[in-house]
Amino acid sequence: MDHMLSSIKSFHELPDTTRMQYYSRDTSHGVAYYTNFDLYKCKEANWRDSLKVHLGPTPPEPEYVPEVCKEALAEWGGEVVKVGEELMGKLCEGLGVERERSKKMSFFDTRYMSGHYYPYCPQPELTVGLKWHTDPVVLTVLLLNEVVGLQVKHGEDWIDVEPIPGGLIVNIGDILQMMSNGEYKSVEHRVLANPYREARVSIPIFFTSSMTEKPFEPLLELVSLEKPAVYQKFTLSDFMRKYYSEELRGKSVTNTYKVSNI
Ligand SMILES: O=C(O)CCC(=O)C(=O)O
Ligand SMILES: [Fe+2]
Repeated sequence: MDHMLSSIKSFHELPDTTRMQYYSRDTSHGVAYYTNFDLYKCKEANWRDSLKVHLGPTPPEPEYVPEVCKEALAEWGGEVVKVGEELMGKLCEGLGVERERSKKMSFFDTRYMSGHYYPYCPQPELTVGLKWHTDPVVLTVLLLNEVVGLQVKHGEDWIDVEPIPGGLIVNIGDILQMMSNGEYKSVEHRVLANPYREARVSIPIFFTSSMTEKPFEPLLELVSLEKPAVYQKFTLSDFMRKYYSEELRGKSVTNTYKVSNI
């Protein structure tokens, strides 16, 4: 874990010219160094840079992965698959759904990493590290360094998430909220602009489906006369198109699939 955090930090502290070789506004495949995806639509820019690497099902071409984090990423990427599968199994169990269901339906077969770097912000009250959002995926496994900044929404309040050394944060994403017919709720969260001299590093690994055109709907085991489907059929490509065409905010995209909106 420490190796992964320090290697992502090292990437972001490389000279600008080296990092900029990876810069791309298209983060849909391979390796991309980027900042706000919604830069041209949002009111405030995130005080953050990020390195995105698509890890699977097709691994990235090794020559495109920055040398400083190649080894750590190969190691962590492998470990995190085991963590994700174990978690997904438990979450299925929690729903009373067969453990293998996520595999059979391929809604959990792809993953990508964002290696975020939140540098010191001299006027943190004027912007944010990362805006209020939910993750547009099934599940996120998040590794954090010791610098605080992540907050989750609880009712009307924002609660600080204290990093625990050796611990991981797990977020339920929007896709799991819809597949579970609303039994699991995706978590609304944000990151404050970093007021500390020490850079904040966070490394989410996002698990989702590679089946972008397959129609998904709440698992049939979870739909009954007493609890009809809360969400309509959706495809991941439609969901992602909506998600990325809006300014990042709360649960606005999930709500568009609610049956009551038909
Ligand atoms: O930096 C963090 O702690 C959270 C990052 C995050 O929420 C995201 O990348 O979706
Ligand atoms: Fe997030």
